[in-house]
Amino acid sequence: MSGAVDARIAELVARYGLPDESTRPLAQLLEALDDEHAPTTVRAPEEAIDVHLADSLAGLELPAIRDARSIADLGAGAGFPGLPLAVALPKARITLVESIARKCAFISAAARAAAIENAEVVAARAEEWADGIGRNDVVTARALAPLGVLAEYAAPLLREGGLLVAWKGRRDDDEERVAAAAAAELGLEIEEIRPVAPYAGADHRHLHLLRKVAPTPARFPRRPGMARKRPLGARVGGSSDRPQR
Ligand SMILES: C[S@@+](CC[C@H](N)C(=O)[O-])C[C@H]1O[C@@H](n2cnc3c(N)ncnc32)[C@H](O)[C@@H]1O
Repeated sequence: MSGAVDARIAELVARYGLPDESTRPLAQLLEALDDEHAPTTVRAPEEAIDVHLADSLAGLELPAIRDARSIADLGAGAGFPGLPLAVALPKARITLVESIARKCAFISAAARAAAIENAEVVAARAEEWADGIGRNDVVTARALAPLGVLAEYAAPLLREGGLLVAWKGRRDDDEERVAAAAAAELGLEIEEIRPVAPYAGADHRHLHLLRKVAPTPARFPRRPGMARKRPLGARVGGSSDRPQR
């Protein structure tokens, strides 16, 4: 790991007031990503430190994430934002839900390499994870789906009072309008759309916070794939949820 990357990890540890012991597992996550088989296009530590680690740790700006005891990260891919949050929040249990088995194997191996003990991987679609229903304080998702679809994945999995936190890019009126309509059907309410600046150049990053304010109707989750095929809230707007670079 280069000195610049080490310095950047130290900056993040200081910025979020993490214990010194979190430095090593964060570096080990970057080492795990620096492999041609890692299921992400951003592998070089000099880039991944921002695009994956800093962006994931932006969630720590939210008291609801800092205080959560159970977090489900849907569509975790190579493990983001779930694995860095597991390092930062040792008292929380993080479940990374990912539908592709090869990616689940990568997440498990990366968690082992970084000696992360409070994360588990569920190889399933979010809509099929029956054990997670009503059990999570927070659901996170980055680069998974339009906001309305995320709301439908997350609502059944949240406890009442729980929070969906969606990492999104530039704001999109259509997407937000559809999401608001979907949320109303699901027992969710849009609480806040918070601009964040996890690293220089991440100019349009927003965290969308949707609170579960009422029980989700029993007809959810719908069959796998339906949330995308027949989205709630009528028209689906554009999605600007890609990790920023
Ligand atoms: C673009 S990747 C984003 C990965 C990661 N969250 C990130 O930001 O780096 C989206 C991931 O979601 C997974 N996925 C798609 N639909 C899913 C679903 N319904 N349930 C669980 N995982 C899903 C895909 O296999 C893929 O790994």
